[in-house]
Formats: sequence, structure tokens, C-alpha cells
Amino acid sequence: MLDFPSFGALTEIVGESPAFRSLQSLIERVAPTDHTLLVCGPTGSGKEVVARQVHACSLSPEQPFVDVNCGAIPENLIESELFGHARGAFTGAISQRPGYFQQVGRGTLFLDEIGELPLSLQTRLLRVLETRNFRPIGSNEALRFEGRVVAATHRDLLAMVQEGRFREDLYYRLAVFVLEVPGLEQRREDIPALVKHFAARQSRQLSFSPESLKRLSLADWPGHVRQLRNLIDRLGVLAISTQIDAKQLEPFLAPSEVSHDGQDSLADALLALESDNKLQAAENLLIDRALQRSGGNKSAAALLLGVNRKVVERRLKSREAHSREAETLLEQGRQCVEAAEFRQAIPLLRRCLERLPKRDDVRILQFEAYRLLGVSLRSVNGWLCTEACACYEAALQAGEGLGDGVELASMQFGIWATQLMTLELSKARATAQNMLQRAHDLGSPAALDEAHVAMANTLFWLGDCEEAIACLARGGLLQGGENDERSGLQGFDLNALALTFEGLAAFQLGAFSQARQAMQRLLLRCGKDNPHPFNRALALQGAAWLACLFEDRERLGPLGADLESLSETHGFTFYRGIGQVFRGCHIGSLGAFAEAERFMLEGYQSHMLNHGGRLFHSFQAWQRGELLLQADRPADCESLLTHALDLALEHQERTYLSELQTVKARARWAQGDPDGAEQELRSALSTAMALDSVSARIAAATQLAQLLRQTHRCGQAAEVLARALRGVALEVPPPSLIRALQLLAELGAEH
Ligand SMILES: Nc1ncnc2c1ncn2[C@@H]1O[C@H](COP(=O)(O)OP(=O)(O)OP(=O)(O)O)[C@@H](O)[C@H]1O
Repeated sequence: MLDFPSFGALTEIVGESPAFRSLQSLIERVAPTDHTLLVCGPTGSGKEVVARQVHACSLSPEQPFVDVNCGAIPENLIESELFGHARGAFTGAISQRPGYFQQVGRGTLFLDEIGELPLSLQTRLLRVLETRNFRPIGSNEALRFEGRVVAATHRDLLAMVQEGRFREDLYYRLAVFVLEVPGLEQRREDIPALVKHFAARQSRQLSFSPESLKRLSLADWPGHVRQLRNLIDRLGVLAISTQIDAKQLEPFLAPSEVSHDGQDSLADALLALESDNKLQAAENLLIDRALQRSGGNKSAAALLLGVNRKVVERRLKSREAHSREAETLLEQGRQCVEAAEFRQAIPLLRRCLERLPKRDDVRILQFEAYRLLGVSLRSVNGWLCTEACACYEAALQAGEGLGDGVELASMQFGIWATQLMTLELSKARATAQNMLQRAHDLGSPAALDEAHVAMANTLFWLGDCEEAIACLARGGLLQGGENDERSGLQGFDLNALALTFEGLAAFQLGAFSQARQAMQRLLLRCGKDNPHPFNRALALQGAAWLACLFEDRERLGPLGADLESLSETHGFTFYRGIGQVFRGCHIGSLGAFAEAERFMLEGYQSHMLNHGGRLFHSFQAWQRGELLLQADRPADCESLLTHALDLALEHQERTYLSELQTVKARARWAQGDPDGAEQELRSALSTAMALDSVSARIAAATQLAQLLRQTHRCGQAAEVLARALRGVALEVPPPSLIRALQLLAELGAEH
């Protein structure tokens, strides 16, 4: 388990797909820090490979990499394995033995399958992470843990937290940075390169025809990269010829004989079938497959099934009756939707779906039924209804390859928007990825523009501003001029959205002049001569947001008010809420704190949260926190920010993470806890570094320098601030940068 890898010994990591590149860019940023990391992803997707890569790029790659599989060590041994024991600590402990926490030194302790760690040890692990101290069993001496923990799991840890099987505090401790390793289905583009990579390790030189590579790219890989590697290994030994074409490949792709374990997984797969009556669904599957294998011949199918032909005929007849009933229900549902009687449509469409068999020949009916049910649910329960979103997803799956690709792309946009607004950011990224793929396949420039904007928007919220800008650049969507009018498939101003996220991401990256330019361009789109109210709302949102970041009070007031009233008139609920939050920021900057808070609360809670939208949550919490500080209510501010940080971490919404930490630190300081504040500010600074966020770095360093100055450590203060400002572009500096520069000058003079 103990391992001293060098760069050369590291498995070569293969992957160029956007999903994989995005992971790589996060690794590049978080690996050379001392943050604890959590690697998530399905079994076989490459979590260990990622952990080893993190180690190789860490601050101490020459130190050990200790790989511990928490699920593989018997429960009664795991404590002594992890923490070590003193001589005579228990029967059999004939000599003292160092545990993994000690063996790892300053290296990386990889806790694989962390979800399997017993609860009692979760508590101990948390204590080590918090105090950096641990005590071997039977020893009085506390030892210091100097390494870094990288944990991994294929489980849904948050669900385990909710079921009480995983400690919530440990989860949040681990989940500050989650490296999500995408499953192979999210990075099919990488399959040919992976195949070549694994083929190169075989003793026989294998070569693959284009058709065979295509077949492999389209196959299902429930065991992900490991399954693919195993298949190539088997080909390396068993393939008759080394020239692998699609025909040679097929037997290796066919499911192998069902072993005892396989029987369980087969039964599990059947139990997971989407149907109220699983027995019926399983029976239908068997009949369909038997008919398929016997070319539609019922007698032959009956033979395969081991029943009489009459049994097959009876089952098929009853299925036909069900299908006819389903068709009638679908027609009735459609009529209700057309007459805008959505409430009545819902039960009809649900019954229709219950009766529709899950078979290929009725996919078009499934598509239509799910689509109409999605439409009805949205109309009754609001735009962000999650069940409606699930219906659209099911419709999309059923409609794949059937008909109008543009309609499917539009539906996918709806799914993405709901996932984004409800802060399901990982799902939103996967959907945006599929949108890009679909748009490429469709060859539709409008769909491609839309997909690029969706991806950039998602990446921004995930805290990957550099990749967000790169994505806009790939889509040719940077610096949209006044006459650029790209409207995607949905018909709204994509350039305004692209400019918004260009400006916001550039601001975070410290490209202040690019951010200001984006604001100027948005301002040109805000005017009353913009004929489309929704497009005006989009431009107003972007311009107001940037004005807020640049502390441009004169602009912020009117922009926020315009956004609020325009959205109120036209029923854009979410944008009305955003307008109110910006108005709150403006009113607060004039000193009317109570009124400002009222605006912000109403904007966020009534118009966003109550409708299921949480997207704006960290930004508004940051701004509301500032307000509470100014209103001299630091305790309220701290509790608001603690909650906001929890939510941001839970959803991987990282963009304003460091800003939230900085405001929380100020609240602690204002309550007379400078030590706690200092710790929090250092953590904010390291978060800003890991996210490459220059604006957050300036804010955290300024506060930290002030705190150090006040506690008579001017030299340190100047050093911290000078380091944070190194390399920052000084043209058109925002007020926060001007304040930082002033403070640095004062510190220089004092020192
Ligand atoms: N990107 C990659 N490039 C090259 N090889 C890879 C890549 N990802 C995974 N592999 C290979 O696939 C196999 C499985 O990877 P790994 O053990 O890291 O998966 P895992 O997610 O940790 O699995 P488990 O959940 O079972 O622990 C290994 O042989 C690994 O070398």
C-alpha cells in the first residue's frame, strides 16, 4: 500500500474530452495546495488515477502516496491500521506499529471507499483533519499528521448523510473541493484514445478498424474505463487476428455467461426497470428478446422461453389491448393540453405511461406522453418543477434518434436551465456537455451557440472562470458587439448572456478592463430602443451585476430599478427578484440598511427561492452579509454566511466561495474573535488562489492585512498584501484594488 511514485511512474492519463479537460483544469489548480479533496465518480472511472495525479502535482510529490481501501480492511483492524498502535495495546500487539497517518509523512493519504468507513472512525478522522493530531491505540503521545487526505467514493455521500450513515460535518470538511470523475458515457470522445492506450500495453500489436472503434465508442460501459481496459486485455490474448474489425469485436462485447454474482446483478437490473409492475416488465423483456432472437417467429420464441406457443400469443394479445388503451389516453391528454386544461391532463398522461410497454416500437408514443406530461406539470407547478424536468429527460431519452433533432435540443435546453436554476450544477454540466455534442451532430449553429453559452454559464458557477471564457472563445462568443445578434434556438439574446458571463468571469480573473468593456457593451443593449423586453432584462441583469462588482453606485441604482419594473410588467419573476437584490445593494450603499434588507429578502426569497430557484443564492448572501456588517449586526451576518457556505459547498457552487468566507471572517472579527477571523481569512485566501480568483484574492488579502496591522504585525501584513497583488493588472482598477494599493502604501510607510 505504500508507494513512492515519481512523475515517470505515474499511469499516463488519457482524456481530451471537455468533461475530462474541465476535471484536469480543476486538478491543476487544487493539487498544489494543501486542501483536503474528495474524488467522486462511478466504480472504474479512474478515481485512483486522479488521486495519484493529484499527488504527483502536489507540493510534496517525492513523499509517499499511501493507498488505503476503507472497504477492504476488516472493521476490527481498521483503527489500528490507520492510527497505528503501541506495543501491548491489545492482544497480539507484540510490537509498536506505525499507522498510515504516520507512514504517509508529508505525502498523500488516499482513503478510497471513504463511504465504507465506520461511523466511529469517521469521528476520529474528522478530529485528525481539524486538529492535525492523532494518538496511536494504547499510546499517550499525540502525533502530528503532516500529510494531505484525498478521499474517494463511488457512493452518493450526501444521501448517506441524510440517512445518518455518514457524518455531515465530515462530509462538509471533505467536500470543499470535489473532483468529479466523469463516467465513460460522459466522455465517449475519449474512447478511441483509451483503446489505443490500452492496446499499446499488450504483448501483441493490436490495430483497430474505424468501424470497430466506432462500435466501442457507442457501446455501454457500466464498468467504465476498467471494463474497457479488461476488454482490450482479453482481446490482446484471445483475438484470433490482431487486426480488430467490428466482426471480431462482437463476441467480446456480448454479455458473458451469467455467473452466480451475475444472477444477482441481472435481478438487480430487472428490479431497476422503470415500471410499477417489475414482474410484468421483466416478462415483457424476455418475450421481446426471444421474439427478436427468433426473427419474430412465435413458436421459436416459445421454445426459447420454455413455454407453449399459446402462452406467448396470450401475452402479446393482452399487451396489444394495453397499448390501445394507452393510445386513447394519450389522445385525451393531448386534447386537454391543447385546451390548456393541464390539471386534467396530468392523470390521463400518467395512466397512459403506466400502460405503455417499454418497447422500441412505441418510443414515439412514450416521447409524446412524457413531453406532454412535462408541459402540464410545468404549467401547474411552475417552471422549475423537478418532476417536469424528469419527464423532459425521459422524453429526450425516448425521442433520441426518432425525429426532429432541433426539438430535442430545445427540450435539452429546458432541462439544463432547470438544473442550473435549482443549483444541480454537476447535472447541468453533463447536460450542457450533451448539448454541445448534439449541436455538433446536428450541425446547427444556433444550437451550438446556445450550448456554448449554457456550458460557459455552468462553468462560471462551478468556479472555473478561465474555462468559461475559453468556452465562449471556442464558440466565437467573446466581445459581442452591438450588432451581434445570435439568438440560439430559444430566440433570446445569447450575446447578452455571453457578455454577462464574459464580464463576470473576467472580473473574477482580474481582467478588469475586459470586464468593464463587457459592461459597456451590455449598457448599449439595455436602452429602451431594445424592442424585446426579455432581451432587455438579460442585458440589464448583466450590466447591473457588473456595476455592483465595480461598486458603480450611479449606474447600479437605475439599472436595478429598471430591471425590477420591466420584469414586474412582463412577469419575469426570477429577474424581478434579481432586480430587487440589486436595488437592495444600491439602497444599502446609501446607508438605508433596513429598507435595503427588505428589498434583498423579498427579491431572493419571494421571487427566486419560493419558485425553486437557488442560483443567485451565494451572490445575494455575500451582498446581504456586507449589508448586515455595515448595519452592525455581525452575529446575524455570521449565521447567514455559515448557512450560505454550507449550501454553496453542497452544490459545488464555488464562484463566490472565497467572498463568502471573507465576509464571514469579518463578522467574527467584529464579534471580537480575531483569531477565528484570521484563520477564516487565510482559508478564504487559499480558496481564492485555488479558484484563480484575483478579485476574491484582493478582498481576502486586504482584510487579512488589516487584521495583521491591527494586531501589530505590519511587516507580515505588507508581505501578505504584496504577494496577493503580484501580477495583478492595474489598468482601470476597481475600487477594491485601489483600496488594497492604498493600504499597501500605508503599510510600506509604517514599516
Ligand atoms: N484517464 C485514464 N487514462 C488511462 N487509464 C485510466 C484512466 N482512467 C482509468 N484508467 C485505468 O482504468 C482502471 C480503473 O481505474 P481506477 O482504479 O483509478 O478506477 P476507480 O474509479 O478508482 O475504481 P474503484 O471505484 O473500483 O476504486 C485502471 O487500470 C486505470 O489505470
